[in-house]
Amino acid sequence: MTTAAPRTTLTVADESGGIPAVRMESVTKVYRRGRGAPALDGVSLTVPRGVFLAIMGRSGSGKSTLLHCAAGLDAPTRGAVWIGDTEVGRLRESARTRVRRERVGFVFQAYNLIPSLTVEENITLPLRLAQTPGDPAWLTTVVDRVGLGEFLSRMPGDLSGGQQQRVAVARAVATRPDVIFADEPTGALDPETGDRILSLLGDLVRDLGQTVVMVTHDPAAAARADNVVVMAEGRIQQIVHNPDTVGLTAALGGRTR
Ligand SMILES: Nc1ncnc2c1ncn2[C@@H]1O[C@H](COP(=O)(O)OP(=O)(O)OP(=O)(O)O)[C@@H](O)[C@H]1O
Repeated sequence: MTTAAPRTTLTVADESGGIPAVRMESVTKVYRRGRGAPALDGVSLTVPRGVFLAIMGRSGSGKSTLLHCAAGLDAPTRGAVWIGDTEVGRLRESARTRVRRERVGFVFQAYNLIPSLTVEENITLPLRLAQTPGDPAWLTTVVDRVGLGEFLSRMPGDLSGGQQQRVAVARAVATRPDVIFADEPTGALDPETGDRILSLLGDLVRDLGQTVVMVTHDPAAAARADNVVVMAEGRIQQIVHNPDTVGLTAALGGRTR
């Protein structure tokens, strides 16, 4: 495990030399002008394609705000965000919605599946919203990889939590997005089931070239990532490469929440 000196900029080496999956440039977010410190304070972050990045930090350190700004769910007060080659802040709301639908995947702690749709309909929902048939070969690969082949006609309510989260992961990658944002994806699962979800996210990155940015409080979950950004008071406090659980717990001063 190696750590870099405190700074607000993370640029993970991009061996492909291509356009990063996500780029944030000096992003500041102030929720209530003139009252209190900014939730994000001049954060610059470049996430190349094919990287599994975790974001940790105590409660209130700015993790969710970073995720929301990076995903185009929330607009920064200052600074710029690119998803692939598109600067999202320059888009009108309708175009920004389209970028989110087609080029960003989301996985949440609470799965957020639609109970009245089958597993297959849930997985392909982003394609229907984007009014595109998608790539059938890619969908077959994804369904196979998450191990859901036999569940496609089932309803989410008939599945275990781990199975539902696998559906959510498949839905997040259905459009072959530039980046998948995962917010505490194992928070509602027992450790063993959570571990399988983390393995799945790792496989998507290593075998299928996807990019994952995951917020977590769990050092063991973050240790599955290639790099960990540790947030404190709206800034990147530390960057940990090749993380391990013990080192991450120490980096957080023994407090992970
Ligand atoms: N919608 C909002 N309106 C006002 N302040 C907000 C809002 N969302 C977050 N904040 C504030 O911004 C700061 C960062 O919050 P954020 O939710 O990004 O932290 P976090 O690290 O994700 O916390 P947690 O681990 O508890 O989810 C906090 O001080 C929080 O109170």
